[in-house]
Amino acid sequence: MHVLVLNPGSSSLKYHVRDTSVPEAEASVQASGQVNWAPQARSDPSRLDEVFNVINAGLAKSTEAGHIEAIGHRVVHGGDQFRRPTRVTADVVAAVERLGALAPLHNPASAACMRTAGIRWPDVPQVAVFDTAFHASIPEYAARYAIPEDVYKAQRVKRYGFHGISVEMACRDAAGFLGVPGSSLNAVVAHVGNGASVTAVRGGMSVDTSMGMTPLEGLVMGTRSGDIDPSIVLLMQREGATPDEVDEILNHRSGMLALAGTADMRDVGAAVERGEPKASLALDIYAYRLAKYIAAYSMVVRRPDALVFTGGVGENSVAFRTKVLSWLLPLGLAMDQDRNLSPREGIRVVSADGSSFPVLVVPSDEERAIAEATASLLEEDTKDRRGRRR
Ligand SMILES: Nc1ncnc2c1ncn2[C@@H]1O[C@H](COP(=O)(O)OP(=O)(O)O)[C@@H](O)[C@H]1O
Ligand SMILES: CC(=O)OP(=O)(O)O
Ligand SMILES: [Mg+2]
Repeated sequence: MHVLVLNPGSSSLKYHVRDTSVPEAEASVQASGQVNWAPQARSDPSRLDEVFNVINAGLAKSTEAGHIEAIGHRVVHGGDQFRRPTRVTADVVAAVERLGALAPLHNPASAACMRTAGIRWPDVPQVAVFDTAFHASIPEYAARYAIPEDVYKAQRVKRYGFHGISVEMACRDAAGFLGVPGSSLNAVVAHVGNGASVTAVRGGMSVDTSMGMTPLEGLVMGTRSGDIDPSIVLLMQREGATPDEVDEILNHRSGMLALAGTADMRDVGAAVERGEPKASLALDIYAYRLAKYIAAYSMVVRRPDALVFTGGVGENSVAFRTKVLSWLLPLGLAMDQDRNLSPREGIRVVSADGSSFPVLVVPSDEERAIAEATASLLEEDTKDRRGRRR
């Protein structure tokens, strides 16, 4: 099936056309591109229409790519309501929009994309695939915050977790690589890109993850603070900051941008090599936070089959992986520097043979996961309809 995948991020909209009948990830890409957008463009219909003109021009370059049979959307927040890929209807668009209160950088854009795509391609079925769905298996003792019941109930304030589309796919790829059945895989998966999170996977299912009610909790990220004492928010408010200003500070002006002066780990790495102490401290803080989570989650999953690095930083930054692993020596994890330095593409082992469990680098491919989930839901629907007619 030819699926147009729309992945609206905080700073860009990525689009792909994937042919799900082609099993090789790279060969399945028939068109791809990225449109950068300012915050106001994300849910403004006329601006979004311009973005879709750019996508259309990209699709027009090839006849295969121009022939779209389905549209798959990455939706960051599905709340408690959406635990599996879901056919897009007017009710689904409205629900995704309502959940925008919990994911203001992502959900309004997804809802707007669904509406615009429905106008552009009225006969093409659309499917929403949720980042939160893979984490629906997290037990209540890991998902709940110790806050009063009325606060919890007002907005279902609990840990949802994100990056599930990427983590689930990385688990499938890692299980295949290791020769372990997917349903028995135990792993700690670090998705480290601009946004970053780490997930404990036991028996192929998510049992804990570092992001919480929103994608702000947990690790230090490009521009997000990750875990902080909530009293810091109160302090900022007492100093006069409005909720929007606090949001701006913690989501957009914190993380590596605040610590190192840049959110791009390539620049941080270069500054560390030049011997800049600020960059070096920033990398230490970034790696140390992740190492603490990995150590804790290694206990949570009990016997990990692997530690998996994925996402732009996890896949590409040798200095980052080295720093993280240096904290994890007591777990018996050992890096092989030649393997770590190797620029080889695809899934690979970067740990030494004597490591207590292997450390893998697995390329993240959210678009492939979304295309496959979209095709399989629609194919199931078609089978069901045929079955009912018989
Ligand atoms: N060669 C590299 N070395 C270090 N970091 C890299 C490299 N290539 C990409 N990155 C980092 O990956 C980040 C983007 O990761 P990605 O997973 O694409 O993020 P997102 O999808 O969250 O925007 C960039 O901000 C950059 O810091
Ligand atoms: C959920 C999230 O943080 O996504 P991204 O890493 O794409 O910003
Ligand atoms: Mg991403």
